[in-house]
Amino acid sequence: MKIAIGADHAGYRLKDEIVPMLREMGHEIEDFGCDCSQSVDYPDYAIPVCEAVTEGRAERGILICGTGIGMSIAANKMPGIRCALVHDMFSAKATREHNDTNVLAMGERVIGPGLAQEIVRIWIETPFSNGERHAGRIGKVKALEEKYTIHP
Ligand SMILES: O=C(CO)[C@H](O)[C@H](O)[C@H](O)COP(=O)(O)O
Repeated sequence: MKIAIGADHAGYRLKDEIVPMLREMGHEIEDFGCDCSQSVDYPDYAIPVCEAVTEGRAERGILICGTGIGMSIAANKMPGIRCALVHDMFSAKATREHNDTNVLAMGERVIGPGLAQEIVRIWIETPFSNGERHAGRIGKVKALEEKYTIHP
């Protein structure tokens, strides 16, 4: 699977734990940075990762900041993105099965690398359940997005 990943200064250490694991799993990773503790702004990293997903250059995106909150807010502003902020394994599975999320957000200041790696593994490997009720609800979210998107 092609996966785009990005982090701010509060998330790059966790990103650097996740990228090798994903490569070992056989995934193709595009790493959009950042790569050091110099202060940066999370939207600047959420945008290229989400564009890679919406433009079809990546199937999934992973975003990490201090809490995961800023990244998830920014990602969910982008049409076509369904981003889940996840810090537990149950939600990692449920959000793939029920929400068909295409972007995962996590907070390096919230969880450790062991749990984060398990969350990523589950989130990557769990398919959408394709149930009629879930598809209908996602359809309503898409309609909402369409209604409030300004087309130039
Ligand atoms: O957006 C966030 C908070 O919801 C992210 O966790 C950022 O990484 C965080 O705000 C960065 O904080 P800092 O004090 O600038 O390091």
